[in-house]
Amino acid sequence: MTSQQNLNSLDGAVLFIFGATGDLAKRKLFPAIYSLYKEGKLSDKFAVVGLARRPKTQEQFRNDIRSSIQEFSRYNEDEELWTRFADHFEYQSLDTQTMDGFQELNTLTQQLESKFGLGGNRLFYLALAPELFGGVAHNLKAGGLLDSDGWHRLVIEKPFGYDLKSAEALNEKIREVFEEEEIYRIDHYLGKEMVQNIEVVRFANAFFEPLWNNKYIANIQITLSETVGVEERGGYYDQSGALKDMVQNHMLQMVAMMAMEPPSRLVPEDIRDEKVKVLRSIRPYKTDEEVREHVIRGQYAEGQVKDKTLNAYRSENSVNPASSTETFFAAKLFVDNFRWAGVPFYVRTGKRMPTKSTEVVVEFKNMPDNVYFAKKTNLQPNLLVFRVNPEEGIYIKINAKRPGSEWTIIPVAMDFCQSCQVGFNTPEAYERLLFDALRGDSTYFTRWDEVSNAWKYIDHIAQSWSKDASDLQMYPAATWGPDASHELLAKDGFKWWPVHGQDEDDVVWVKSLS
Ligand SMILES: NC(=O)C1=CN([C@@H]2O[C@H](COP(=O)(O)OP(=O)(O)OC[C@H]3O[C@@H](n4cnc5c(N)ncnc54)[C@H](OP(=O)(O)O)[C@@H]3O)[C@@H](O)[C@H]2O)C=CC1
Ligand SMILES: O=C1O[C@H](COP(=O)(O)O)[C@@H](O)[C@H](O)[C@H]1O
Repeated sequence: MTSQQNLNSLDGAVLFIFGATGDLAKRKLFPAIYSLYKEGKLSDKFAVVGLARRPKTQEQFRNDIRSSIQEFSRYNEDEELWTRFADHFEYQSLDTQTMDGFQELNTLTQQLESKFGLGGNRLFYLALAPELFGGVAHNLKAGGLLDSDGWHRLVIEKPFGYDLKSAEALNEKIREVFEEEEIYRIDHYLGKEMVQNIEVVRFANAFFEPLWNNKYIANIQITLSETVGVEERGGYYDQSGALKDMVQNHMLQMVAMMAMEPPSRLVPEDIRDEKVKVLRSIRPYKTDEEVREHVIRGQYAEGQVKDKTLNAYRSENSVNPASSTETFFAAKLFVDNFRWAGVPFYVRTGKRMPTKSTEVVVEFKNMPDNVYFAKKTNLQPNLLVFRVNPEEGIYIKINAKRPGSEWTIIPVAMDFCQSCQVGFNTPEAYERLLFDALRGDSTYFTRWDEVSNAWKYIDHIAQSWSKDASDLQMYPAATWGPDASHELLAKDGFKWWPVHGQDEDDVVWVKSLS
């Protein structure tokens, strides 16, 4: 049975969470499973097996899950629901590096399948360090876990390798066991409501799609700013940096969603085909000079928020005190195809910025300046803004006459604030993606050719950076990164548009689209 045959139906399955004692399982996966159960999307036909090395009794494991739900779920606790829910969970201590335990796991799985009336569908979620992925895949096969009648799917977390070569090696190892259509590579940004909404807004609106090209669009800007530093993940982050942690995956996926052609059908492979064409068309930087001209890297130094002092990156736990790892990245990139020729895409992401925000801004070209309005007033460009995070919504900035004045033109905003209307309690990205994986919908997971093409773009930058770090620029924590990031746009006559919550623009909030 293929994954696709099961699209949209949940036939019941066993979920295996490898890394069940880890941070991701605690903060995201268990609350996501709970939400799906609470909303009736899972019914009672499921079982979850948590796996990690440390020993735990079933009671301890269930208590841990309960604490995770109490702390991180978007739903309040419900005693009666919890009791039924908890009955679906089992824990087994197992080291993925050895075969010991995998046959025992198979026996436990068969017992659970019989207890819950499940037909052999198995979803293996690897919330583990990537170097363990290949070994798990092989041990699952050797342990007989792939011999059941139903479907088998492997969900893997990022990072998928640390460059193209390592990603290829990892992919080959996994492909020895799983078919490409059985592999679900998570990019949690693709599970976000407003990222999924990009294609709907683009392709379902007559007043956007005809303008969606280099004739009308001046530039596209994607900002993904975080207020946090590296927290407890200094060891991982110091090896990775913003380029590999955020740009290789989330940022390039958002570029692909903005730039892709309309898919011929709304099916996973057609959508992914269009995204991969974009990733393949991103112009590589051919020389070190080109990298320096188009890419800015920064690292946060000590900074101040009100009366609180924020540590410099180099003073964070598990970070090399002489580290040249970038915590800020900004770049100008081009998608070299017919639609986008000449349109710069500016992307930036950073830790320890003043605001947590993800926004995608489409800046339209100015009206011809021989029009008499433009002669009298300084017209602002039209903007279409996708607010991805934390507020969700769409915002359009247009020019209009100031009421009561003769020829004063002011920017006005039409704001559709989705989170104001449906609240912030919309499904989390992990809920959507877990549900999609269970029903065999791979649309919002990354296919191997997307991952490999993304690495090609990243590798050029990483290789150039590895030769010489003298372009790394420090910025005080809680600021918008090095000045060079502003100059990158200023050279082209543009500026970063403020994100929501940054200095309020001179926009008049005249109308809500709701
Ligand atoms: N945390 C996050 O917010 C995010 C995480 N990710 C990715 O998710 C994955 C997991 O991250 P995270 O939860 O933070 O990591 P943690 O370090 O918190 O957890 C790792 C888990 O792996 C288990 N583990 C380690 N070695 C073995 C082994 N040999 N056999 C069995 N289990 C093992 C650990 O349990 P034990 O020690 O008991 O064996 C633990 O449960 C990583 O790939 C990470 O990059 C991606 C995006 C966000
Ligand atoms: O994948 C990652 O994403 C988070 C940011 O995700 P968000 O949903 O909170 O915007 C980032 O903090 C982390 O470093 C990175 O690994």
